[in-house]
Amino acid sequence: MTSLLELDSVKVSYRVAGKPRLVAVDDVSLSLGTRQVLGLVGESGCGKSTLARAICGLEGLDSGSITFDGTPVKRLGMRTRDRKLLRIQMVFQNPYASLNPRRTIGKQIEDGLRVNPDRTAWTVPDLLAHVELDASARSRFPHQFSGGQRQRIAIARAIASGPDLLVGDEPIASLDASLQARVAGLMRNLALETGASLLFISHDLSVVRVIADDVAVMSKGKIVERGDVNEVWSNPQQPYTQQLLSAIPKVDGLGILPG
Ligand SMILES: Nc1ncnc2c1ncn2[C@@H]1O[C@H](COP(=O)(O)OP(=O)(O)OP(=O)(O)O)[C@@H](O)[C@H]1O
Repeated sequence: MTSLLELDSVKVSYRVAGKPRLVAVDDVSLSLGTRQVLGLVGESGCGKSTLARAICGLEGLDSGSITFDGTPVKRLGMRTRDRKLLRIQMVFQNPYASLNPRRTIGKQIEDGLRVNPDRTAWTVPDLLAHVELDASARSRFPHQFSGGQRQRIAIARAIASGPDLLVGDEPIASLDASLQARVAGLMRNLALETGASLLFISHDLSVVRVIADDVAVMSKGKIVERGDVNEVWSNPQQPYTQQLLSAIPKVDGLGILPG
């Protein structure tokens, strides 16, 4: 499989006043193929968001390298407009972080379509239909939608620009349990349908199991296990993964039983 994203010994740390630097991502090596869905799981604070931000050029690296489609990912400065990075789109936990509250949904999706290298690819109504919204949504503003609808709009906005990699940083964490699997599945389907790969970050292995091909388990800044999601689910090798699995309720919001 051709590798779209390659992380080699990536380290990211933060300055904390009066203390040694906090190492959030510690020597992470990871690869993601084209049209592959990789789930990244781990408990709160283990470094998932930092890693996602580094992949998108929003955090500088202390050491190591990140290569996207053969080109090193550089940190985005305030004025940098690296068109290559438009090929990586991020969907955040809070959809307001990816949507402009003052622009209509239609205008925001058009902004994305304008930079899509394949201009014939989509129309606004097409994209809205793909995220199960009526075409009339285009003339409305983000605050006029529910949380789940807003997150679907954020996904449509991200897909509009034709990314090769979609990164979801806990994109379903703020949604009702009943909506989580649906929105996660929609993200997988749209990414694959448009030829993109998906890095789906969640603290919930039971959701990741439903939509990912592979899973990487992160603990204290390091990837402790990586493999086919069903294999990791049924036969976890590392004590930390076993612990994550045993913490999943017998019947969770998705009605899934481990094992
Ligand atoms: N800007 C920052 N300055 C200092 N420390 C930070 C900063 N951002 C994150 N951290 C710290 O880095 C570590 C990793 O945080 P990160 O947000 O990457 O974890 P996470 O796994 O995404 O957590 P969550 O699931 O709660 O979002 C944490 O200890 C966090 O407190």
